[in-house]
Amino acid sequence: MDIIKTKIPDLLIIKPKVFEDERGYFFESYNERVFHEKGIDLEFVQDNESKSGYGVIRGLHYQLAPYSQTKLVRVIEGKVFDVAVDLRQDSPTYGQWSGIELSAENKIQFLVPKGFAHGFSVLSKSATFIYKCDNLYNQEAERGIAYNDPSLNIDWRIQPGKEIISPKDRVLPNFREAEKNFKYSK
Ligand SMILES: Cc1cn([C@H]2C[C@H](O)[C@@H](COP(=O)(O)OP(=O)(O)O[C@H]3O[C@H](C)C(=O)[C@H](O)[C@H]3O)O2)c(=O)[nH]c1=O
Repeated sequence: MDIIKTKIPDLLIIKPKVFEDERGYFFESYNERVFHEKGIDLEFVQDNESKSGYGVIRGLHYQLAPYSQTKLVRVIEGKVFDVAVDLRQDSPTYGQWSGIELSAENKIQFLVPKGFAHGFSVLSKSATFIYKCDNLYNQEAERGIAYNDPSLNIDWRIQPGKEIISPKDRVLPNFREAEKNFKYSK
């Protein structure tokens, strides 16, 4: 497993070791000991899965402390553009975002720590997105930031007019309006 740092501290790209043979492929999508050996100690308590069609943008979402979640995300069908926004007010990259293409083909994972807003756009005809969380879902603690916040200026790589956004996500506040929420448990 290779870990690649991004410009944002603690936001990591993980490339698993894939074993291919005439039958197909095998890889460990998560191994507690291997993560520990790389200095990453997490206790995942919930796995999620969502499937979406082309143009869907889910996010940007986060949960308030003490319910904030670290997410280990990946794609098992199709391709997405995955984005994490740094909400950690003591971070040198506060307010910055980083994005990466995750696909069933590249098998890349994104480790999105507590203190980040997270979202993704679906670039393929459909995409199945799965992820591990180290804190349980807490609806009352759910918050979000507008996917199209001009201060973030995220290019979701979707043909203009083809974006599919949930009613809940359509009314999310911009980063500056949401700022008062940004407390996270380390
Ligand atoms: C997240 C979640 C949702 N739900 C229920 C609540 C709704 O009735 C339904 C759909 O939820 P929602 O529209 O919030 O799903 P997404 O838009 O995919 O939300 C996710 O979007 C971005 C990408 C994230 O990073 C978060 O994990 C999560 O917020 O599932 C649950 O029962 N448990 C859960 O953990």
